Amino acid sequence: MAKLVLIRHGQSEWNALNLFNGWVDTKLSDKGVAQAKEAGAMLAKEGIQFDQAYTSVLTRAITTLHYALEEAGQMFIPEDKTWRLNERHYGALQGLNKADAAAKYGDEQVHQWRRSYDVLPPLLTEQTETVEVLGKTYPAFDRRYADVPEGELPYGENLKVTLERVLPFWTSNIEKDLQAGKNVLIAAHGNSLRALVKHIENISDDDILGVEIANGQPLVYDFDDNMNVVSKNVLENK
Ligand SMILES: O=C(O)[C@@H](CO)OP(=O)(O)O
Repeated sequence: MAKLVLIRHGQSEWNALNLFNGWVDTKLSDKGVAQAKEAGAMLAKEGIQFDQAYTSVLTRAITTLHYALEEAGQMFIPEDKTWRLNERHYGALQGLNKADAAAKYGDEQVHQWRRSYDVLPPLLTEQTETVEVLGKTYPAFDRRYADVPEGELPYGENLKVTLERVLPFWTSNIEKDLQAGKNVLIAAHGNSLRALVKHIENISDDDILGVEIANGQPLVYDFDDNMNVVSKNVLENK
């Protein structure tokens, strides 16, 4: 039996500002740091001993992993970072305010962009190394993506495409670790985790619309030796 814990990063600066974040590399807000530490404290209380950690190549997820592991006293475990666990790329919506977008395009359209399985957001026309939003410069397509195969860097993704690029990493690393009886911790993002949860729980394309993952709230799965989920537990701060 092995455990898989999924944590969405704590609140980011752009979550706090209600901006579409996607692959733009933003940091945790002060609240986000507190949420990441709380997540680690909850894991410590559960007494889970991790063997392996995975995260994306985005600062908000990496920082969340580190705060959580520090709080849980397990900073020593191996960790790997992959672009495959990145947030869904929000295309040309990145940096826009979600309420402004709803006022302009309508609530239903924005809901489809945010939560549907297969509706693509408006796509980027070019992939720049940095982006400027509200007078600040943020890293975007920089050298961290140098080893991504030609043609695989997205201009904008729906959940379906996100799942398609998360799955190879699930199969090559996460599933293998769990099958070997290792306890795995993943710190990632709202939509890359929705994609994983859809796969793990076999959720339909329609039902995934209603699935939300809160910042910093650990989801704990127990798997049997045949990789069936035997329990799922959302940890709460009591
Ligand atoms: O902005 C984003 O990248 C994501 C997660 O923060 O937003 P949403 O919840 O709208 O998919």
